[in-house]
Amino acid sequence: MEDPSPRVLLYILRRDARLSDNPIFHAASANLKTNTFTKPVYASDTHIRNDSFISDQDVPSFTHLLPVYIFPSNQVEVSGFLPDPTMESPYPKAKSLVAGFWRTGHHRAKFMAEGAWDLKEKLQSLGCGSDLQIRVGKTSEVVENILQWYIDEKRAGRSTVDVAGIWMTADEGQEEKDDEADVQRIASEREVAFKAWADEKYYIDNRDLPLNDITDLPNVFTTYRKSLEPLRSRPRPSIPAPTQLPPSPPQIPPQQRPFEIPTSREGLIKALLQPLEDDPSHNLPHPPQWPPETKSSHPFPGGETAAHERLRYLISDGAMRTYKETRNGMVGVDYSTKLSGFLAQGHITARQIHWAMMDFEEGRGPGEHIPGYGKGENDGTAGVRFELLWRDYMHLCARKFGNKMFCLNGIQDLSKTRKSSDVEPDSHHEQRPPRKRWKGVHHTSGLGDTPERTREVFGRFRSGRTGIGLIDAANREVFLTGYTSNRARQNVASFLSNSSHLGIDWRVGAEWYEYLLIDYDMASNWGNWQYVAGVGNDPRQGRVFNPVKQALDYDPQGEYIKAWVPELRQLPLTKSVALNKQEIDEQKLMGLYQAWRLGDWDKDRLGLRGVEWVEWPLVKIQFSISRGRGRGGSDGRGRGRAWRGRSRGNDRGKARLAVEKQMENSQIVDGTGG
Ligand SMILES: Cc1cc2nc3c(=O)[nH]c(=O)nc-3n(C[C@H](O)[C@H](O)[C@H](O)COP(=O)(O)OP(=O)(O)OC[C@H]3O[C@@H](n4cnc5c(N)ncnc54)[C@H](O)[C@@H]3O)c2cc1C
Repeated sequence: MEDPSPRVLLYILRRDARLSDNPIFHAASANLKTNTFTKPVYASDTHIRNDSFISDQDVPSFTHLLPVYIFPSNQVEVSGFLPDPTMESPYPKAKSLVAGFWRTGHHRAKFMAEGAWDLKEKLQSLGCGSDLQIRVGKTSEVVENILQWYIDEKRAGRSTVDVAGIWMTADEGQEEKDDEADVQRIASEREVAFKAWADEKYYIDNRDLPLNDITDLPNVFTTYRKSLEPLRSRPRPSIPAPTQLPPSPPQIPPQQRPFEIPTSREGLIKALLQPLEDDPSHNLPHPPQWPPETKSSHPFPGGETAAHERLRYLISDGAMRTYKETRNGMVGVDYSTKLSGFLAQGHITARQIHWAMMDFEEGRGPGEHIPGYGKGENDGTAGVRFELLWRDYMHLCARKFGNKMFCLNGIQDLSKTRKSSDVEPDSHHEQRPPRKRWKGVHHTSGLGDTPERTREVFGRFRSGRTGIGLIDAANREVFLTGYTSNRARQNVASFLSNSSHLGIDWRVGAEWYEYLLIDYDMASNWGNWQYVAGVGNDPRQGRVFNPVKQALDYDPQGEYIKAWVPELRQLPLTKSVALNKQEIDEQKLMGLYQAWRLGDWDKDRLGLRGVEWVEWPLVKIQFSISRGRGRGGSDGRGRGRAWRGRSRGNDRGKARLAVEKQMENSQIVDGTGG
């Protein structure tokens, strides 16, 4: 009997670039094995779920699988894929709406490329003829081109291939949802089956949410969390990686012209980075430079393989167990998991992290030499679960509040109706607090600011030259590595947006982070920026981080600031108080936290006399430590010290940029995620 014509299932990949715990690959593999689909079976004593959980009516009959990973041209600049640099891209530049930054910078572009390539190699290594195709362009156009190419080839008698169906994983972002709707329309016009699968990379599966409707989501995280405790019992089993998949079709449509897809991982990275290299300094007169001997806290390549290596290491080296004590750290690789980038790109799922921790807790797998092995949940693993739920919650908020809250369309909607610097606050609460105003990079906010001056200040902020040590270290670190700790992010976001400090439109900060972060994730980034800027669903509106007090609590030896602000490295922070007895010199420490407080002798010695960020900081925070009043940091590290603080702007000695308010009256707090 003659072989039937090839029937292709097209799988469009976006933020689900992994083979394991991937329902779509799993279903494609199950189809290959049995040609039938079974209802879910959950074995209570195992985390391996061997089911497809879809009904056979959902599954078109197919003989081949064509997985296609797309770099979407609205989010990732794709002009580097043009064969000739003099050619024009048919797409607008992938730049942000408010400040015009590239939307995906080199740190994340590389990480994404590594992730896609890792999956490509994984598929090839199955040895069943499977492979990943990489494409660039507008998602719906890529899909349309593939469908049309098969139709044209068949009409011309060069192929017998039919496309039987299109599957993709749904996403929360408005742009992604628009793409899904477009792909669905294109599929239906050609009578091709379409299915958007639920995204399963979260801690708690959509099907298990304690909500009848997303509008029932509590506006306060703690309320949501309490409704789900104990968190450890919540995740569904993960799905094993398939060992066999249907092969790629005999003919594969090429990348639509004018673009060309490189044939190596290095070529792919080069094409993604090339357009970004036109202006690596971002018009900054003093872009951050890599400090000698400082190492990145996030040295990991992208991809499922690296994600699972990192997870195994965290368990077997004990870092997962000590997470609760170290999570507020800022220096080194292991104070926190560094799994966020992998999670954001779908290289790993939250429930895979949960099950790896569960194995440790129940005495299976790696980590047998680590205290707590086989002894149930510990503070560290509970802490990680807590944070993974924050991530879920940010996504659910994005779903609940949609355009109004996070997405770029939301910004567009808002900017149509009012000035970009004048954003509606707190759309969550029925009783609205007074409108907030921010200094804009294009318009004056009416607070006596000018956009030119705001841009200049924002430039110094981005360069790590504000004069506030913690903020400068964090901004240099994120610029150079694409990563900075949660503690640093909270301080930076508060410093930029809060009227007690720079008071600049928080959205330009969120866009700058979108550009830089390896782990950028729409809901987590925009949600956290809003939260810190006081326009999200934080029940304690108006919290302000005092970056000097925060440095005292979380960088008490100045290790972090010295790592990223090398100009201050030679500042001695200890003094002799008795024979062979040294103690921290608090005056010098204050000079490290704000270099304007250094004495002339130190400034001269460090070569900092006349340096802008030392002599003319953007903000001066009046802050002193006195002993014995017992008002320490939240983790007890500052115990025994009391602080008094007030910050004052210093616009080269003229207009004040910020801070009329006594910092003592502000809430200095831990912020999101704990
Ligand atoms: C202004 C600002 C912007 C941020 N932007 C992003 C972003 O674009 N992408 C992103 O993943 N996180 C973002 N975060 C949250 C948090 O800072 C990072 O998730 C965390 O620093 C990543 O490092 P880690 O993986 O070592 O985290 P860990 O401390 O090890 O936490 C484990 C995981 O929990 C999740 N998580 C932890 N804290 C949060 C949080 N506050 N919100 C949401 N998820 C959390 C992450 O997935 C993380 O990988 C932002 C926070 C702030 C204050």
